[in-house]
Amino acid sequence: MLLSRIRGPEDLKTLSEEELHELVEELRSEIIRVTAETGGHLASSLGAVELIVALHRVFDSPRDRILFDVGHQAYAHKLLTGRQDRFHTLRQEGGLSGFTKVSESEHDAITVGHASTSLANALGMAVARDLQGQDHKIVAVIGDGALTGGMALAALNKIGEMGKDMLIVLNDNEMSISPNVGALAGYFKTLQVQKWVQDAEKLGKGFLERISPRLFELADRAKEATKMILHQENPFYAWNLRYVGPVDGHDLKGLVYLLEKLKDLSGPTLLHIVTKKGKGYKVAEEDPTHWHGASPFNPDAPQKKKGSHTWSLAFGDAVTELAEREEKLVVLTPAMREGSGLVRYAQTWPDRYLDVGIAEDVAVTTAAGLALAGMKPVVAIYSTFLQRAVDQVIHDVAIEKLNVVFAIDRAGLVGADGPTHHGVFDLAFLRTVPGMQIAAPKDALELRAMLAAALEQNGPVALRWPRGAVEPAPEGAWPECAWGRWEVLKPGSEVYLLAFGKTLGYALEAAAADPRVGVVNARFLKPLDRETLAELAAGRALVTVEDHQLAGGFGAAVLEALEELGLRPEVRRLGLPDRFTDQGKVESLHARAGIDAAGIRRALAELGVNVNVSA
Ligand SMILES: CC(=O)c1sc(CCOP(=O)(O)OP(=O)(O)O)c(C)[n+]1Cc1cnc(C)nc1N
Ligand SMILES: [Mg+2]
Repeated sequence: MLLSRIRGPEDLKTLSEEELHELVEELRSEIIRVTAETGGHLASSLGAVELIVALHRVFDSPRDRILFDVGHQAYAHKLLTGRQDRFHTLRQEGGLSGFTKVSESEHDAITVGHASTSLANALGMAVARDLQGQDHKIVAVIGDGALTGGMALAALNKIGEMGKDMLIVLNDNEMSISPNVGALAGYFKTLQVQKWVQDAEKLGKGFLERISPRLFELADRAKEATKMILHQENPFYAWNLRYVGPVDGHDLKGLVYLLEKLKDLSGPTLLHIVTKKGKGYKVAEEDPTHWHGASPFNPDAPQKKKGSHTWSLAFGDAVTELAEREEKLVVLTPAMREGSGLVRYAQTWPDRYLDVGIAEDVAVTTAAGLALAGMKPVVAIYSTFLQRAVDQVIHDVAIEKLNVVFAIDRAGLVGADGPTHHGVFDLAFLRTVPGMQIAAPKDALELRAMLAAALEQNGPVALRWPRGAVEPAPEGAWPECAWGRWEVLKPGSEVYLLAFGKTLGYALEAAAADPRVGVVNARFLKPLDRETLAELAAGRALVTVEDHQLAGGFGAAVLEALEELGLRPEVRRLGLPDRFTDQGKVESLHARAGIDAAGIRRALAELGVNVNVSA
């Protein structure tokens, strides 16, 4: 195996062209083999193999810095930079991250998972390089989806103005997770039409190159000038970038040739490559959306597994039905149609569905605009990605008390995607916002009740639910919701477990049938049900349980309310400690954090209540 001889990028420099092609095939096989076991971002990584081989052939990582936006397409990069022997631990607890991570390798220039950060990072590194009188190269690889993020476009604007030496590789596969959206995506397609121009150019280049490099240089400049005229509308020129492309992102020889030519040019250059997401694996090429984030599969007979019913689908079913009777309802997503369970809704109500691209800030403020104009917007968004739009929630929605509903998915620990994707900060930043109401349904039925009621509230509402399976609610079921009220599921004589969201299951399991331990579905964090809290606190201890950072979370809200009520029961707060939680199986991460049934029983024991497990 040629790949086993590659201990680092320097080993690529001596390979023949034929060996490089052989290496590409071996990398693809290894990515498929391991992702079949661990799951992961298969299609994206398959599409970037030739690019990554060419980059490590031409540039000198780690001296030269190669940044990968999102970092989910970088499996070949990991395999070429000394991590083959650990690659099988991808996304496992204690294993390699599914994204690039600075602490994992000197070859990983940035720690990522959220999109659109590579260009600003590259700008910072270029400014630092020049201030320190260094001369290494900086390359940022960004996908067409990530380029729909405002951060990326704003960084391009500054990069163009400063004119720093760097190479930006736009990996254009016309896909985000679902097909990419936006005017730029449409424009890129027109650029690709001029394939014949590319082929003619290639012929011309080869001819001139052989006659005189100087002549080639002059011709290249002349061509650039011509393109400036022909492509006046090319936004990259407006951003003062040298634009090269679009070229075939799977033509390894062409990529190496081009990168050699571009690496020493001064100023910022954008190389636009066109790739096939899922390249080299038929099922992934045919359905890159499904194979974007693949669950473990049989590599010899890859099947699209019918997944269990999830919270995302429960929300999708509910909002699709609700739109029938709520004509003003509009659902927005920042590029997460499948992840947020919106495929059925998008197909049923296309005129009241907006995928704004990877632009959470735009999603929230567009929702504000919709609300100001009399519509009922629902922003379907992962907890972790809502972090991108905190100011928009405050400034554009909450100050005017707009009734925008935030349907927050992936709330809590999410598992293999790790710290960049855990949704464990939203309660802390949402509950400080005046007028924001926050609730967590215990099941799909309660989700429906809360969703319908949320659209009738005066002001913004955040509903949050975890990643994972949930029993479906019957079609057409729209139960009432006792808005703002907790639900005592089991009385207790000595202590009450106040569980918020996902942890309710653990609380019921921990309490078992022990009459001393009560269980409350504390489904509303804001407004907190102070009346019920005061009743429960009388003469009993309290244990709060949440799948969120302890700092600023549900338990903190309960402590604050007790203080304001002048009550001082004994309280234990269970939640995530003040550190980032690594990747791993969610159940295992919950156990490590002590928010599972065993952890709750340990807290009860500290309070002198040793639950009889057989009870
Ligand atoms: C991994 C993850 O969470 C991905 S990968 C991805 C598509 C990226 O498309 P791009 O064209 O940049 O790359 P491609 O897959 O090679 O086509 C999205 C939307 N997400 C979710 C997402 C949403 N929002 C933000 C801010 N960051 C991320 N990572
Ligand atoms: Mg893409």
